[in-house]
Amino acid sequence: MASHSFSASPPVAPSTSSCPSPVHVYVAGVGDVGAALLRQIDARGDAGRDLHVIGACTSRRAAWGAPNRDPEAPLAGVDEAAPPDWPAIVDRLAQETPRPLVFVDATGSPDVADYYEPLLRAGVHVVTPSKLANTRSQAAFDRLREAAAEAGVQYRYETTVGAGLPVVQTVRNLVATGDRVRSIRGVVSGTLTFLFSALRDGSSFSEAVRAAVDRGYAEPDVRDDLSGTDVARKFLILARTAGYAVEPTEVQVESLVPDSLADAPYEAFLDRLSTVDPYWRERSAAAAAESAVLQYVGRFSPEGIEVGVEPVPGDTALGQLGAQENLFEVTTDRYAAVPLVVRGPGAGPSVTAAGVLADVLTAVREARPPSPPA
Ligand SMILES: NC(=O)C1=CN([C@@H]2O[C@H](COP(=O)(O)OP(=O)(O)OC[C@H]3O[C@@H](n4cnc5c(N)ncnc54)[C@H](OP(=O)(O)O)[C@@H]3O)[C@@H](O)[C@H]2O)C=CC1
Ligand SMILES: N[C@@H](CC=O)C(=O)O
Repeated sequence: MASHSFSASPPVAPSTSSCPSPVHVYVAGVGDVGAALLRQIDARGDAGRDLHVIGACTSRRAAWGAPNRDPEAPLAGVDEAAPPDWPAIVDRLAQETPRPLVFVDATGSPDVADYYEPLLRAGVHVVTPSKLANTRSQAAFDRLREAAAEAGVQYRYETTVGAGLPVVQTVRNLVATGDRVRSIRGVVSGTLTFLFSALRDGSSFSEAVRAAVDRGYAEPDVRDDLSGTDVARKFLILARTAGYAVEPTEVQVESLVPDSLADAPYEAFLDRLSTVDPYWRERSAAAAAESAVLQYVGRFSPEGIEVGVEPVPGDTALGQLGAQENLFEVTTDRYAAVPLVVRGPGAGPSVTAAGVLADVLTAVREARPPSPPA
């Protein structure tokens, strides 16, 4: 038998080396995901020299220049630290910054999402984990994709669904190769899977919500997770990526936010959430008595999108999800008898940042020349 020797050297990180000049990257939002992204770019070491972070901001500080290498304080001590002046930032990126340039939006802010189209039209790649720009009207979604195609740049949003899991690209590949998505079923909120799993383990609803926030699984406002909005947005993005035209108003959503707290200020909302602890303890116990577990399940078919809480049998794949796991089952013309399944952790700063970084590298590798005018 031939013998093989294995090298102990670390794997070489894929680089954008086909590209002669360094890739400039602007990171908007240095919260859970943005900070993890900066750490991962830094950790690429020599392989990472092809990525040059030229600026970053939070809602209170904006800075040009390479961020501080201290991962805990990436914006500390850099020049021009001041709240972001978005029109000025976008002008500078659109008109003065050398290409290739990737704008990463890790803010979750609707104001920042408004700038994707002008940035794309100015020849800037846009990579985003934020679902906001993709879940406005169908026409707005189409415009972003057209802007990217016309400018010959990439608009990549893999991490809007399933964080670092390959879900959006899988759906894109199915469509690009002539398959037709017939339906998608899934548990697609890391926060809600974690929440129901914690309830089964004896936590109260309100404690589990705080733990999901502390672990960085939740949206910047956790009510977006609890209201089902985050799951509805993910299904809207998947349906649109699969080629279906769907408006947000067409999605049927069940909310876990008590009506009495819907309009409460954020901290008051978190403080008073314990009022629903008994309700969720009983609902979880009732499911367990039927050998089932609660999951927040979404379903897409050409007839529509519905998302809500369901008791699912505990001995099924959906019933066995725990921690911050997601599971997507995609049924297509080719995957008809048995669906294509993607499963794994679907939330959290490090897996999300890794997906964003992969999108940055792919954006530059796959950039195409602009399409000729019609
Ligand atoms: N966490 C996760 O597991 C996942 C998150 N995502 C998405 O990633 C995005 C970021 O999430 P996450 O990192 O958890 O959120 P955080 O709340 O931890 O961070 C948000 C960051 O954006 C900054 N910010 C907010 N508004 C603005 C603005 N108008 N201009 C500049 N900066 C702004 C905040 O600054 P400040 O602190 O000053 O307010 C903060 O630095 C969201 O869109 C989320 O949906 C996607 C997949 C998974
Ligand atoms: N808040 C989301 C994060 C990813 O989109 C979740 O919990 O799944």
